[in-house]
Amino acid sequence: MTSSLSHMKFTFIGAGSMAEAIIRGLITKGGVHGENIFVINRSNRARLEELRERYGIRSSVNELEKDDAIRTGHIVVLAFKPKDALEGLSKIKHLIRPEQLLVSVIAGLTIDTMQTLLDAADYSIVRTMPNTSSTIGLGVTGMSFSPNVTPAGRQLAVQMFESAGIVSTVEEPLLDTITGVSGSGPAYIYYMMEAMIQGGVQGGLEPEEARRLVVQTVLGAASMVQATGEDPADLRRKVTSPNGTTQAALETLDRHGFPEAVAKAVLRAAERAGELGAAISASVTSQTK
Ligand SMILES: NC(=O)C1=CN([C@@H]2O[C@H](COP(=O)(O)OP(=O)(O)OC[C@H]3O[C@@H](n4cnc5c(N)ncnc54)[C@H](O)[C@@H]3O)[C@@H](O)[C@H]2O)C=CC1
Ligand SMILES: O=C(O)[C@@H]1CCC=N1
Repeated sequence: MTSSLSHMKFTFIGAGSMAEAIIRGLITKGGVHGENIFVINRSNRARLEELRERYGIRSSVNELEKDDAIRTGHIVVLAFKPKDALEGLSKIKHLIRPEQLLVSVIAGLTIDTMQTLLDAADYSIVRTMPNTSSTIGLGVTGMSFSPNVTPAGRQLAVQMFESAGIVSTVEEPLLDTITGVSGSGPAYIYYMMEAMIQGGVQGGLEPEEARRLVVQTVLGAASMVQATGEDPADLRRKVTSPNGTTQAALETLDRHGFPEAVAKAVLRAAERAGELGAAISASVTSQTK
């Protein structure tokens, strides 16, 4: 499976945390050699140097070499922020070819808008929504394809992100929901962890000890759901003794609207992904008028 990935040349445009998470997966699990990964960043040479030292990737600040890497990469990964999409795609449209696989991790940016920005509908575009847990191989990536991505292209894209965790292939509109669930999701869990640590410290624990207990509690809870296959609701009930401590805690969470707040947060993130996409689409429309 990994042999085909290992024969590919990758060009990353944007050298942020998401690019690094994917690169690490490709190298540690995907069998890809750092020599086959070229990374471009708009600024910040130190960041490129850091990635080069860490993963043995290639990079350059020379414009001709960067253009050549975009032209010759089998898989070109768009890993910049939504606000940079208009400029970023306009700059590469004369360099890329329909045979290349274009993989975007940009939140909200639709396949349709990418095709408009590239002035062609025949590019093979993979729109993805990964998350930062890809850094340690425990990522979740939502994925959709433009109609002309070949079965081989689809397989490569799935392999690419499976080297960093699990992949869920969906119809494109659902990618915004996946953004709300798993793209932004790690932040909700970290927020919960921060609050649990704070509670422990308020109750007298040393911060380091509170952190250690919370990390293991979250790890254990997620692993229990995975290992037993039971519903989170059933596992929750097993912790909750009638009139016990957990019931008292959950009642407090309910009084503060916890379940509704979390579900609303997921949907608001999904809605925000749509807004980010719409803003790019609107700026494209106003530019082409
Ligand atoms: N951070 C996260 O948890 C996730 C982020 N994403 C998406 O990943 C994308 C990147 O996010 P991060 O890595 O967090 O951002 P980041 O800000 O850490 O990195 C983006 C990098 O791209 C560079 N850049 C911008 N325009 C460029 C251009 N035209 N050419 C070359 N380099 C350019 C910037 O200088 C910056 O170093 C975003 O679109 C975001 O929506 C997707 C899933 C999860
Ligand atoms: O906050 C964001 O916009 C990005 C997309 C999903 C996670 N981080």
